[in-house]
Amino acid sequence: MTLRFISSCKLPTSFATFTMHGFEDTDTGKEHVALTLGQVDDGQPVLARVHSECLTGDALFSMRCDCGYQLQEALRRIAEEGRGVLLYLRQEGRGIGLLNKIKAYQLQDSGLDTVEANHQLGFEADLRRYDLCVPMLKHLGISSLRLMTNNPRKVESLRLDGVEIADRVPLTTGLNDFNRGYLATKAAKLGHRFDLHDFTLADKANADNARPEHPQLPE
Ligand SMILES: Nc1nc2c(ncn2[C@@H]2O[C@H](COP(=O)(O)OP(=O)(O)OP(=O)(O)O)[C@@H](O)[C@H]2O)c(=O)[nH]1
Ligand SMILES: [Zn+2]
Repeated sequence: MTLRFISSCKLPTSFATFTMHGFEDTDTGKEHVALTLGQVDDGQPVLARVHSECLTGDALFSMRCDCGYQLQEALRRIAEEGRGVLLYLRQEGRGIGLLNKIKAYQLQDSGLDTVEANHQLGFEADLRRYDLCVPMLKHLGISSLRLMTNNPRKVESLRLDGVEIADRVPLTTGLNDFNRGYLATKAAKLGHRFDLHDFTLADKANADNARPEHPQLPE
């Protein structure tokens, strides 16, 4: 994997005006971005989110998962602290890609859980890798993270890649009627560390409005 820094710009958002840094993985052609806020290269641990692309949750308001809620909450916390980093990695669908994720969702519509659906399609449960964070962080001058995640395997994987994780900060937000089963499967089968009771709820009005259109989704 060879990661090449391309350019930086300002990115005003409703949370804060971040600096966006663009990178290209020259092996795969994938384009990855980092958002930074404040001074992150001072050697002190940086509040961080390593977020894997979820087009449906991050951009299309899907309630099937917690990704969009986590993305917003992470940016909100970074803005509140005035300092932090988001690494946005283009490994959609835990690495199987968007179209395969749609196939996996179809299998989940007919009763399989998120792990079984991946297996049925011939994929492992999680194909993601985090080694590309190393050159991104190095470029940004970040040496240690306070990582917002519920996924201990993400922490271990980054540590094995040589990233210092000073702390793991839970990020339990966005529980709703459509992602309850998915979140339970993540805890049971993918090792995510949380209790559903820890979660803040997604917008209840939206959940109620959306419900009649998707009666088959898990309770
Ligand atoms: N294959 C597959 N991918 C999914 C599904 N639902 C969400 N994803 C992808 O899962 C990735 C997010 O992973 P999660 O397991 O939700 O979270 P995580 O990053 O491991 O852990 P956190 O840091 O706690 O959020 C994104 O790439 C999503 O596109 C699904 O049902 N099937
Ligand atoms: Zn998602």
